[in-house]
Amino acid sequence: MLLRKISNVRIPQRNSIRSVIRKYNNINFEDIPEVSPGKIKKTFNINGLSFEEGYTCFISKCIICKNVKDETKSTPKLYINKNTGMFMCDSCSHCGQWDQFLAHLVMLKSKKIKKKLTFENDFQKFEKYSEILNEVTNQTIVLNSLDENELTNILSKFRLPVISQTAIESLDIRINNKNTLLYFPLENVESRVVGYRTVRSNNLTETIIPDIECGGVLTARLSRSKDTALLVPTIRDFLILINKKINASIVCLPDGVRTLSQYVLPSLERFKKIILWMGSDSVSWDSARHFAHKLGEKRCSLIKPSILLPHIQPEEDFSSVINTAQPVWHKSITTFGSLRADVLSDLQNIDKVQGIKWKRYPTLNKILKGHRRGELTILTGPTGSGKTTFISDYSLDLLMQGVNTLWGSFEIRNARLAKTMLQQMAGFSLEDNLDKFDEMADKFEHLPLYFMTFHGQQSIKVVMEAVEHAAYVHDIAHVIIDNVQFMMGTSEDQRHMDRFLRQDAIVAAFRSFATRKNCHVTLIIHPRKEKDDEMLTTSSIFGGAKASQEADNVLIIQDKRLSSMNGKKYLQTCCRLPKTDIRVT
Ligand SMILES: Nc1ncnc2c1ncn2[C@@H]1O[C@H](COP(=O)(O)OP(=O)(O)OP(=O)(O)O)[C@@H](O)[C@H]1O
Repeated sequence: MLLRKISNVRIPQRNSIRSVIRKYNNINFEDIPEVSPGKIKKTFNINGLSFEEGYTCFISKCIICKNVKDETKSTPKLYINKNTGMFMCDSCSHCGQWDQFLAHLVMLKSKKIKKKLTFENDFQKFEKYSEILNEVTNQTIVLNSLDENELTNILSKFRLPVISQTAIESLDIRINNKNTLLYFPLENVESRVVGYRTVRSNNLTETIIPDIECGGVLTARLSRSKDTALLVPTIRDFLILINKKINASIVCLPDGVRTLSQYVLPSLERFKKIILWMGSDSVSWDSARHFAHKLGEKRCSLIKPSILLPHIQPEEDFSSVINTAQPVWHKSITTFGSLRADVLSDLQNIDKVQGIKWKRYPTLNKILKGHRRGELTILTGPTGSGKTTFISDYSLDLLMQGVNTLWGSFEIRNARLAKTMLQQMAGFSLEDNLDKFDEMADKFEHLPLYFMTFHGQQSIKVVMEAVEHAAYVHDIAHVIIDNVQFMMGTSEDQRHMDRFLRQDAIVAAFRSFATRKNCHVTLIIHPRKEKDDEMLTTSSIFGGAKASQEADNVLIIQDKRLSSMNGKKYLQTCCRLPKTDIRVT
């Protein structure tokens, strides 16, 4: 089973890319105005290679295509993500990490390479999906080869809005021979098909082929030239809008509100203004704001959640709806105007703004109301009391509702944790039903679940780098660290520092991350040794009072079975909400 891992590759932070560019150009970045719509983009130079700063990427001429035989006609562009340093060229389909790219640049300059650069060997080609795409192309019929009636029947079978023939032509939609799956092409910056968004006839579910790293978007060629893009999450919304006279390029994201892969960002680099219309529930509203942050807030506007998506409320006058879009970025964000949509959304979605409800822990919903982005939860309990087992089930419950999750399991191996979660998802003994393993494993594999590959002691700095990277690249909404003790460090210089003060510093670091990235963080912390007959309290966890204020929710597994006859094991919440004891299932 494929475990999506966040390899602990060194993630060059944006400043390291900027510091390299500054070094080669001795310019002060502060002089470069952030790229704002319509402004000429600043260009600078490294080793003779000129870069311009885009909204989400640094853009340069591709040094790899230059070395690849079949040079394309247009000057192929290399896009370097400003946050992760990942680079990609849509022309020669190479991609890789910033360190590799920089190493080649330096070698280019030093002329050490006598023979042609060996990019093909060093950089992976993200065309590894070409066989999947060829398979789709071979097994499907192009819709615009059918006559009007056949076309109308097919679209009605998929309960999709009827669209004009010209729109069909510009979309190159395909259908499989069994007439059960529609394929909408996802194109990259070079307008090459790099994937498909599919709609299934029986349940209208939409998925992407080959997978969430697909770097393409669905746009109608007939509106491609516009400077403004209107991003929508589903095919149905897209088809309704492309039929309307809207002064924007309609773009359907490859993976809806779930995630916005960094490979997609270059395809949206050309738009000076981006309007996001993601939907009305709190998950969609959170995603809209998260995506706007990723796309560059200065060019993004949001349509407020009170306006229902076109496929829910089709008869809207869309042009006036689009004019109501609120810019995300405000010079003085304290003005109520920029907060108005949030407040209204909270009032309208009061049940959702309380967060995502657990399906397996109804009592927890009563007390915590739900699981909310941007909060910090601490879980503690005696050794062997079931902290990992409980949080594994607690996080699985949220995962199955689409909460992108990153696990940092420093104590037990990822495979053992995955086995526990798979078992909890199955709900029956997999050992005794091995014939059902593949079915459950395939279902589990589609969950938005990522694992850090750290084990044993790790410095908080290295862990934080990986967490920040994952939050950006995989739009993580929930990070779990099991457990904090593994970041307490063993080096001499830390040993003298009081253990609890070190721990408080780690809690403070994750507190700041949770707020900045609007991501929920759950930290498992081992408590101070207490006498068996004593209850654990918040002072069993935190060194100072300040740290105990950092947490929004504190959960304690109290296990009194050993210290008293009718002792029980239960979960106690002692946080901003009143103290309450609930039974651990
Ligand atoms: N609710 C439960 N019902 C039955 N067994 C459980 C339950 N919770 C945990 N266990 C078992 O108890 C053992 C310890 O569980 P777990 O590792 O989750 O505890 P822990 O508190 O995380 O331990 P540690 O403090 O060492 O990290 C495991 O073998 C697990 O399968």
